[in-house]
Amino acid sequence: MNANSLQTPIVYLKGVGPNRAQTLQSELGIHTFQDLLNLFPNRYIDKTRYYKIGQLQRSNADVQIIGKVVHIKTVEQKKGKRLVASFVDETGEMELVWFRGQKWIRENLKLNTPYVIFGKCNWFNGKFSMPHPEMELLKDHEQGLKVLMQPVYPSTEKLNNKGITNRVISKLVQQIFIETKGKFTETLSEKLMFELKLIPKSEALFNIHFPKNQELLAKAQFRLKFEELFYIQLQLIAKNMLHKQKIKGFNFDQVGVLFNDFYKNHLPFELTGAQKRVIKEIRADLGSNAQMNRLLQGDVGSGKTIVAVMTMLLAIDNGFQACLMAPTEILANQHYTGIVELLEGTGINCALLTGSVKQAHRRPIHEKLESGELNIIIGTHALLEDKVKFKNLGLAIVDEQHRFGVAQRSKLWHKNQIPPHILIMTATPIPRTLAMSLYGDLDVSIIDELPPGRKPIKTVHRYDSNRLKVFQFIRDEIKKGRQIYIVYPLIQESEALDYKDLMDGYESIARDFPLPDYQISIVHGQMKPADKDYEMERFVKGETQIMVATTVIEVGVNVPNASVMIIESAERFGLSQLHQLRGRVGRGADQSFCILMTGHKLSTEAKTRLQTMAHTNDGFEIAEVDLKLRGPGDIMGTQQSGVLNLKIADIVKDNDILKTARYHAIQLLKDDPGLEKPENMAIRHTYAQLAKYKNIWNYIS
Ligand SMILES: Nc1ncnc2c1ncn2[C@@H]1O[C@H](COP(=O)(O)OP(=O)(O)OP(=O)(O)O)[C@@H](O)[C@H]1O
Repeated sequence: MNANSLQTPIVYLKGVGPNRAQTLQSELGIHTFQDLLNLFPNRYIDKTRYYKIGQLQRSNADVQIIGKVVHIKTVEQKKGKRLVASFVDETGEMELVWFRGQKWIRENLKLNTPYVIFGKCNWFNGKFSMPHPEMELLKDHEQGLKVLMQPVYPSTEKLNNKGITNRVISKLVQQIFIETKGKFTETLSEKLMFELKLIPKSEALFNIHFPKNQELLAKAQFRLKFEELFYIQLQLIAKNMLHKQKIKGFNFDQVGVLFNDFYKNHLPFELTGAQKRVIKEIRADLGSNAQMNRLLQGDVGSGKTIVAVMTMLLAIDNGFQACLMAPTEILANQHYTGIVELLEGTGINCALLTGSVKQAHRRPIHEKLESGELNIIIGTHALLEDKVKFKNLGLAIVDEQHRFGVAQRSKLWHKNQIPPHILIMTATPIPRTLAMSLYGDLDVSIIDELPPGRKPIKTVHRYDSNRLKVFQFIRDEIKKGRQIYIVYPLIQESEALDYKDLMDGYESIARDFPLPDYQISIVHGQMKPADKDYEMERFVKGETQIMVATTVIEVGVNVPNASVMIIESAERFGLSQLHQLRGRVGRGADQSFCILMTGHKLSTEAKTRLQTMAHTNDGFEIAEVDLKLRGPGDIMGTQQSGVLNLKIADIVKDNDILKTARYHAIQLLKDDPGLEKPENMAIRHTYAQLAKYKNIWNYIS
C-alpha cells in the first residue's frame, strides 16, 4: 500500500463505522489508517501462560485461565445490577462480574462449555473475581491466530465503555495489515539498515503490533525508536546547517584594541581553561561569516559573565553594538553593575534599560543607541520595545532564555536587517540528552569547570524540630562576618497547605534576630521594583546580614560574602530550583553551607531530592536525577518545544539510541547535505514531508 492509501480516513476501515470513527478521532486522535498503524502498544502481556484458579495470588495481575461457567445470576445492588457468573476449573471456583452489557452476556454466554478467559483478577469478599473478562470459546481459541504477547494500547482502558477495547484496536490494526498485505514503504536507507542491523519497516510495524517473540519485538522497537529519533535529529541538524548557509552574519574578524587591552590590563583573574575554550568557540563563530546561534551552558557560578563581556568587546572592536537581556530587573541591574565595574577605564559606554527606568531617562538612552554613542545596553524585555532602535546591533546576549517566549526573542533578532549574533546563556544545566533534542539546532558550549579556590558547598538536611540549632549556627556565622539567605516557597499563606508563609517566617526571624544587633532584608515578588532594589542593595552592600526571600532570589544574584543558604520547606522545591538557590552561596573564598529545612513527613521522591542535594554539587548530575524523577515534560522549556512528543522512544531510557541517531544524522548530512544521492532517496522522500506535518509519525510510515 502506498503512502496515499494510508491517508484513507479511518471510517473506511472494515469494522470501524461512523460511531467508532468518531470515538477514535476524538479520544485517540486517530483520523487515518496511518494514525492507527502508528498507535504503538505501550506494553505486552504474556499470553503463553495459563493459570489455574487454585494458583491465583492476590496480586491483581492479568491472568489467563481455562474453565467453564457453571452458574449465572443477577445481583441487585444499591448502584444498579451486576451480573455474576461462577467460573470453575479442576482446582477451584471464582467469579466473573459484569456491570455493563449484561443482557448481551446473558443471551450469548454458553454454560458448561470450556472458555479461555483473560483479565485482571481481584480479591473481593473472600473470593477471586474478574470484572469484564475477555472471553473466547476454547475451540475458537485453539483454531485462531495464537497471540503470544498481547499488545496493550495506550488509553484503551478508559474507552472500554465506548466499545473500543484493547481487543478491538488489535483487530482493527490486523485489518489494516490484511488490506495492505502488510507492505509499507521503507523510510530509511539500505546503508543505515545494514550498518545498524535494522529490520525493514514492514517487519518492524508487524512485530510492534503482533510480536512473534521477544527478540523480534526488541528489534521492532529498536528500529522504530531509532527512526523517530533520527528524523528529529535530522530536522534539527539540517536546520542548523541551513541556517549557517543562508543567514549571513556579521564577520567579526578583528580581535582589536579593546579585547586585547581588556585581556592584558583589566581582567580581574586568570580565565579558567573552560572559559578560554568557550571564548575560542565563540570567536570561531563570529569570524565564520554565518550568524552565531550558540547556547552557553554553565553551572551556577561558573563564570559566564566574563565570557559575555569578552564577546561584547569583540563586537565593539568590530564597530558594532551589543546588548544583554536578562529576565528580571534584579538580574539586569546586577549584570549592569558588574559589567560597568569590569569595564571601568576602557572608555566603553554602557547603559541600563528596564521597566523602572523613568521615561525622561529613556529618551536619551534611545537617542544614544540610535546614534551609536552607546556601545552596550543591558536590560530586561524593555529592550524589545519598538522605540528601542540600534545603530548597528551586532551581538545579542540573552540570559536564562527559557524565561523569554519565542516571540519575544525573535523580536530581538529582528532589530537589524542582518540578524545579530546570538549567545544564549543558561545556568540551568540541561542533561546532554535533552539538550540534544531541545537545542539540537543550536551550537552548544559548556563551561564545565569552576573558578579555582572554590570550596564545595556543604549541604545538609535538617528537620524543623532542629530549628534552634540551625539558628545558633546562623548566629555563629554572622559573628564571623558572613551573610545569610533564608528562602521560602510562598509569599502568602496558602489555604490548603500548612507551609510556612514568608511573612510569618520573617516575623519569627525578626524575633530571634532582633535589632539593633541584626539587620534583615526582605524581598519577594509582590514588592515594587524600587523597594526590592533597595532591600537587595542593602544586602549587597553588607548593611543587612540576613536576606529573607522567596525564589525571586533564584537566578544569578551574586553576593560573594553570603555563605549560608537556608531553604525552608525544601521538599516543595524541584531539584533544579534547589540547585539554583544553593548556587547563590559558595561564590566567595569562605566555606559555604546550604541547609534544607523540612518537616518529618516526606515522600520518597522528596527524600531522593534532598539526598541528591546533600550528595553532589554538580549541576549536570543533579539535572540527570531530576530528569529521571520528573520525566522530560516538566523540565524547563520542554513543554513549548514539542520535540518531546515522542511516540515510542523515551528520551531518558533511550539515551544511547538518541546518540546513535544523532551521530548518523550528522554523518548523513555531512556526506550528502542535499540528500541528493540515489541511495538516500527514501530518506529524502520522507524528509521532504517533514515540513508538512507537526508530528513526524504523520509521515514516516
Ligand atoms: N576565572 C575566574 N577566576 C576567578 N573568579 C572568577 C572566574 N570567573 C568568574 N569568577 C568569579 O566567579 C563569580 C561567578 O561568576 P559569574 O557571576 O559570571 O557566574 P555565572 O556563571 O554567571 O553564574 P550564575 O549563573 O550563577 O550567575 C563572580 O564573582 C566572578 O567574578
